[in-house]
Amino acid sequence: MQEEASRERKWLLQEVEGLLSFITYPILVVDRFGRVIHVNPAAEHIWRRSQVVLLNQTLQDLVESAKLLEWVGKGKPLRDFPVEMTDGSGKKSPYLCRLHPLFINRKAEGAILQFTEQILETEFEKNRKYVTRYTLEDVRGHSPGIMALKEQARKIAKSDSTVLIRGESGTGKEVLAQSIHQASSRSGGPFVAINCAAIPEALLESELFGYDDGAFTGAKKGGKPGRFELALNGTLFLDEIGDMPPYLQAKLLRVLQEKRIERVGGSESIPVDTRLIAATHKDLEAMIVSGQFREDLFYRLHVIPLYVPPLRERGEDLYDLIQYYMKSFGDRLGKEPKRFTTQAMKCLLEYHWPGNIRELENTLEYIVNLEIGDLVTINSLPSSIRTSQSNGEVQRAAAASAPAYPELSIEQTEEQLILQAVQRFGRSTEGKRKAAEYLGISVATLYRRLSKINRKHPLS
Ligand SMILES: Nc1ncnc2c1ncn2[C@@H]1O[C@H](COP(=O)(O)OP(=O)(O)OP(=O)(O)O)[C@@H](O)[C@H]1O
Repeated sequence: MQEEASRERKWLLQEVEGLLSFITYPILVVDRFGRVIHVNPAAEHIWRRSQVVLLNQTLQDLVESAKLLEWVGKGKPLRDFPVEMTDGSGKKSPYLCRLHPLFINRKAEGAILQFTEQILETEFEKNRKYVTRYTLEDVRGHSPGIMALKEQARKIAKSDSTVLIRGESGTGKEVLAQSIHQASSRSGGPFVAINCAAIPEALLESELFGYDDGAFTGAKKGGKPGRFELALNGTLFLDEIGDMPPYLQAKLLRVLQEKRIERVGGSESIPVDTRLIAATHKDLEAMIVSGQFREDLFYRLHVIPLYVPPLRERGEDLYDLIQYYMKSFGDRLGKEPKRFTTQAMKCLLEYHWPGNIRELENTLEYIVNLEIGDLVTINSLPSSIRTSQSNGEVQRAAAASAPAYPELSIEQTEEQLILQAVQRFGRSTEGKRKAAEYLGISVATLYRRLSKINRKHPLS
C-alpha cells in the first residue's frame, strides 16, 4: 500500500515537472513562508540560476514585493499583481504576477506563481484579460435573497449609474459585477478589474490613471494608459474599494464628478466613458465615522447599492451548490459524481461557511480529489469542517433541545428524520427527490415511508 502511494507520488511529480517545463513563463512554487519548492526551466533561465540554487532561495530573494508574500498567506488567487524583478543579468524590470493558492486541509500552505514581463504581453493576452467569464445565468441559487439580487441586477444593468456591491469575502461580488457588465449595453466593451488591496499603494495611482512619459524614474517610454482609459466604453470594477488610500479617494471623487482623468505627470485632461462598479466587504459607514473613508465619495458610489448575502443565509442554495460543484469538479477530473451519507451532508449543510462560496468550492474540490470511493462519508470531509465549532454547537444544541424523555423508538426516529427532510426541501417532486438523496434512500422508498406515515398520522 505504502509502495503504491510512493509510486503514485513519484509519477505525479514527474507529470508536474513535465507540465511545468512546457510553460514558457517563469513559474515558482512556494510554501507559506515563501521558500521555493519547485521551479520550471523558464525560471532557471530568467534568473540564470540552476534549480538547485533556486530551491535554496525564498520569494523575497527573487521578487521585490513584500506584499506578494502576504498574499500567499491569504489563500486568495491574484491576477496581474505588479512586481519588480531583477533578472540574471542584473536588469530590473516590471512583471505581472499571477498567484494560484495551494491548500492543505483548506489552510493556505503555499502558492504557484507565474510571472509575465509587462512589455512582452501580447495584444491577445491584453484583450483576454478584459473579457468576462460570468453572466447572470452563472449566479447560481434560487433562495429569495439571490433571486431578488438577480432581478435587481437585471434591472440596473442597462443604466450607466455607479454600483456599489457589498458582501463578505467569497460571496461572489466579482461574479455579479461581471454579470452586470454582460447584461449591459457595454458588454461589447472591456471589463477591467483592479483590486485596490492587492496593488501596492505607490503603484495604485498610476495603475488607475496611467502616467505620461518621464513621470517618474523607471516609467515606460511613451507613458502608459491607466485602467480608466483601458475601460473605455466598458466597465471598470474597483474591488476592495475600502482599501483605497485617502488621497486617491479624493482623486477618484473628482474623476466621478468631472468624468475626466489626468495621467500622473501629465497635463492633458482625458474624457473617460466608463461605468464604475465598486465592491467591498468592509463596513464603509464605520470607516466614514472613523475618518478612513470619505463620506462624499461614499454617496457618489452608493447610487445603486447591491448586497450579496453570505452562504449561511442561503440555506436553500447550499444543497444545489454542493451538487453543482460535485458535478463540475467530477467532470473536470474525469470522475463520476459521488453520493453523500446523511451524516456528511448534514455536516456540510450545518457548517457556517465563513469563506462563503469560495470555501465551498475549495471543499468540494478537496473531496472530489481525495475521496476514492463512491460515497462521501463524514471522514471524507476536511477536518476543519468536521470539527468546526458551528457543527459542534449545532450538535450540542440539537442534543440540548432533544426531549430527554420519552426516548423515541427506531421507527419514530426514522419518521421524524423523514418529516424533517421533507419540511426542509419542500413537498414538491423536486423537494422529495432532494429529501431522499439527503436521507440516503431511494425516492420510491421515501414515497412508501411517507404514505405509511400519512396512514398512521393523517394530518402530518
Ligand atoms: N452564485 C455563484 N454560483 C457559483 N459560483 C459562484 C457564485 N458566486 C461566486 N462563485 C464562485 O465563488 C468564488 C468567489 O467569487 P468572487 O471572487 O466573485 O467573490 P468576491 O465576493 O468578489 O470575493 P472577494 O471579496 O474575496 O474578492 C469564485 O470562484 C466564483 O466562481
